Amino acid sequence: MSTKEKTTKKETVKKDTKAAENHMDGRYTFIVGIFILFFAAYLLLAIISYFFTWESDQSFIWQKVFSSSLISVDNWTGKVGAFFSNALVNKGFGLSAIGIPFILGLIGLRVLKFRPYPLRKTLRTLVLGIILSSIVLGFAFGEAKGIFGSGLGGEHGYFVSKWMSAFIGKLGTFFVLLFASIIYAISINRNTIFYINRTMGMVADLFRSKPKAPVTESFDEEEAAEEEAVVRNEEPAHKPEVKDTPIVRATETEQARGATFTIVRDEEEGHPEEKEDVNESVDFSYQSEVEPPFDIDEPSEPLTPILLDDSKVKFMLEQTSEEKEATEDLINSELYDPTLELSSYQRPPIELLEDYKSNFRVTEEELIANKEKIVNTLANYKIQIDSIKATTGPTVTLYEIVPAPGVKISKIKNLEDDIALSLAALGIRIIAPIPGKGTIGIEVPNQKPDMVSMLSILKSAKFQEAKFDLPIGLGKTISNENFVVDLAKMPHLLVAGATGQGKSVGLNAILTSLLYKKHPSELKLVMVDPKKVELTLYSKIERHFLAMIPDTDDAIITDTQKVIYTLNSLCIEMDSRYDLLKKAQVRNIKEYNEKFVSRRLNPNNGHRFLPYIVVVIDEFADLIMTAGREIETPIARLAQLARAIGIHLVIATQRPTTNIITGVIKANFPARIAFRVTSMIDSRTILDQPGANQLIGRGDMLISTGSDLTRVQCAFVDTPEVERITDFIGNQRGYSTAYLLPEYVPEGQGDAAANVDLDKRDSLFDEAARLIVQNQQGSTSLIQRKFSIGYNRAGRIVDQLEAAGIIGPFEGSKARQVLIQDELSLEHLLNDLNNR
Ligand SMILES: Nc1ncnc2c1ncn2[C@@H]1O[C@H](COP(=O)(O)OP(=O)(O)OP(=O)(O)O)[C@@H](O)[C@H]1O
Repeated sequence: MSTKEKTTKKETVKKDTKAAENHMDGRYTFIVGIFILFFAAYLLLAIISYFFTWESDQSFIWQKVFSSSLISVDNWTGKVGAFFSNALVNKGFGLSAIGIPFILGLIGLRVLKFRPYPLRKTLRTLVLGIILSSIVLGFAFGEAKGIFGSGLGGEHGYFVSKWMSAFIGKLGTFFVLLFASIIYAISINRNTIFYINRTMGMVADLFRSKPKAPVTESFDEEEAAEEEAVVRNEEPAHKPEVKDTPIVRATETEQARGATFTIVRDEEEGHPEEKEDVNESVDFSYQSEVEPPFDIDEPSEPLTPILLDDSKVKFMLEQTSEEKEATEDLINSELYDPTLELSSYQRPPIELLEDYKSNFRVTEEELIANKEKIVNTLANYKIQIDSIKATTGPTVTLYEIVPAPGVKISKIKNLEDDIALSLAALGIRIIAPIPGKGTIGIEVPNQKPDMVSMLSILKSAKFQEAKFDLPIGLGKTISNENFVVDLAKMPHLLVAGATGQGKSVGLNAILTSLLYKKHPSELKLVMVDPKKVELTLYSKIERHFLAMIPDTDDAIITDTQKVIYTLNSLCIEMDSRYDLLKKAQVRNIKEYNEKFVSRRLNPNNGHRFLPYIVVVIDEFADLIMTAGREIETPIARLAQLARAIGIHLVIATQRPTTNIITGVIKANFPARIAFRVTSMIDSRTILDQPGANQLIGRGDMLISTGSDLTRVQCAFVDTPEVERITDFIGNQRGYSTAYLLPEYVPEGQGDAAANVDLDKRDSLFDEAARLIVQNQQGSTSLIQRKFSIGYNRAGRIVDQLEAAGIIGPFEGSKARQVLIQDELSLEHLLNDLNNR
């Protein structure tokens, strides 16, 4: 056999042995892991059993137990289990010893390469918990020959608490232990502070003067009076004119006014006499979230017809049920769920928001008057209607008309101006027909609009329980439903409206929703504010939530040139995210992050957790006017492609004209919000239909999501509220810088390496070169991460590496090519450089 063949054979044998060793290594760790897990389970059973059998197993002399087969133990896990549990519970930590098997279990899982929890943090928490709770139990219930042999805290708890009491007295020990317990609880869950504050508040309340007893009696009286009224009204002698009505009720107020309309309960709806009524008169109903002006026995009943005697028009009440509010626990658990990257981060508490309580209510007089006007106007044009139903929203009431058979819809639609004139109100909108319903809608503004507070939206169960990726609470619909949508699904948003109609408040509502729901590690905001005033408040959260391009002073971008750079940088980020998705073989950011979180993607291969990026541009018109295509092109690219990789755009403009909202932009923004605009043409530009010109302003808006058009009253969030939220976030520990987007080098300016002086190399140059060659990856972020240095320094090193011929030139979204293939050649090159 030739020497060459011999060597190859030897190498093959070596390789095989190594492979076998590796294989054995894997088997070995598996066996060890399983053993630890089984032992943990055994120990857990032994300890649990000890809690029940300790008394009978107490009296043994342990040496004899093992040597004599005559002695038997009661513990379910036999002598060994009894021995261990006695050592851990009685001689050790008492009740708290139950934590020890869990520690072992965690270690076992780690050996098996499962990582259900962060090992070090959980171990620290468990060990400290065991020690502390054992002392607390020892202090409270420890006694020699007590339960478990030496009390609930075991010998450890008993003796340590005794020693402490001898040192600082019982009272001192009590306070020290209380203090330690509070610190421990806070370190586990920051909500503890909130609960402590709340408890103290409740205790303080107890000492405050008690409020006057609630006026239940008067309420009862009122109810009794109403009950009486019912009885009275049922007697034909009192109300001969409504004899035909099955059950008639009236509230005190109605009686006082001498109002004659009444409520008929649902059961009576099928009554034959009532059916006759329907034929003769127009059926009218109204839907309200506000307290109804008349008494209703079962508010959950959807429809309660009311008879108006004078006009013989039947009136029905549709009660919209109050939207469910999330329980306090839910709110808090949702709001305070810090993630590991910035584990101390606390989400802003809901209390920072103002509770705008308004007393404006739509009166029934207003509703009936409007109904009369609508019916009369239509009657003037010989349009017969079957019924009208009213639904009161915060600012607008929707009157839904069911036209009589044979009435042309277009006929009603054409009367828009006439109805508006007869109602003497601005902002009337006719929806003919209402999609999905066989009715025609007439939206009439309320005389006194109600304000929708951001607080009411954010604390609603709908928002708190929303499982959306980027939930935004925008306001309330006409039927008082909270309008919460997922920005990630929209996937971009165009906001337009004339000046002063509520755009900035709308943007603040979007941003506030996101800040309330997201952790800084999950969301980054790019803020563009050419007006320089609207978004400045958010600069306080720069190191938590903002993203910017390297070498910028201010994370809120006001300069057009910087906007162009940032948008292009976002395109680079988009391309690199697509590369990462491709490498990870996933289709979108959600799957990618799930895979990354479950540690199935290696950070050394460039993988990283991808936060959502929301780009907010407050005045888009200014940018398009000054930079035109330079702005439009990257925006269109991002809008077309960025959805899957978690970049979403929210663009606002007060000039909704076709030269600003171009066809390209429009085509890529299916979701649009229109606040009030001045002309129908503007409305068509934004929504492709009229309507926005008929809004009443102050947050009244139309939201179009492709096919649907919804009228929503925007939630109001005032500047001081935003300030409180940004202060709250800004005052917490943040990242060292804002999230850095990739560097964008405009064409023709990418020759930074040409100006590099290789005699003034960075002290980390050699190390960085070795890192790049070893990994065969020319990335600035790799250098940044490995050496924990800032982006600027890493960027300078990369320029030097390029000048030295170790890596290739900048190639946009791709990583630079590594020109040196092996470490030996690199060492030669470094030697040459050092000996120059
Ligand atoms: N949702 C709302 N509820 C109640 N009032 C509102 C609402 N939105 C806006 N307003 C009122 O309208 C005023 C103007 O709103 P905002 O500043 O948002 O308008 P804008 O469209 O951003 O104006 P500009 O384009 O000039 O900045 C607010 O100060 C507030 O009084």
